[in-house]
Amino acid sequence: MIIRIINRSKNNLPAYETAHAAGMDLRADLESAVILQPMERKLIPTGLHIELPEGFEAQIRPRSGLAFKHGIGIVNSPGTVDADYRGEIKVLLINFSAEPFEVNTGDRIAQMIVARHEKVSWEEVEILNETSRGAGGYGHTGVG
Ligand SMILES: O=c1ccn([C@H]2C[C@H](O)[C@@H](COP(=O)(O)OP(=O)(O)OP(=O)(O)O)O2)c(=O)[nH]1
Ligand SMILES: [Mg+2]
Repeated sequence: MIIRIINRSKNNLPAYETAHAAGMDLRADLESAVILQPMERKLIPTGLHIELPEGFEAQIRPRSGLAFKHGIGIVNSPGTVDADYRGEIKVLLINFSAEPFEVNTGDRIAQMIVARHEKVSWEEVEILNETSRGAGGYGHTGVG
């Protein structure tokens, strides 16, 4: 599918890095380098604005390599970009490591997955259908 995008950054448009990648990497769009101290979080701009079709969302997810090598996560992961959002896409990075982490413009800081979603309406009732699980949850089936 084709999605309309405004790119106010100096980076190329997000792209799939391999043939069947689910996500496109998002790059930081910064005037100068940003340092994330241990346990610090910062909103990192991308310079991108998109026009998703109704019924679609974009999920902003962490990159595994940054998480593994540098302890970098996303506070609100997975972030949700609504189809009616026209503002700049930003990424709320957090440094879970014990070392400062530097983000430079052009760095690939997250990945974006465009996904279809349902839109539901409610049918309010008094009783729900029975299942063998019933109300069991939160480890009901054991943890081992
Ligand atoms: O990682 C993210 C998550 C969200 N957004 C933008 C797009 C999204 O449509 C909007 C609102 O996000 P969300 O609904 O998660 O936040 P909220 O706290 O509920 O804000 P709002 O009251 O504006 O819906 O912020 C981003 O740019 N990056
Ligand atoms: Mg919201």
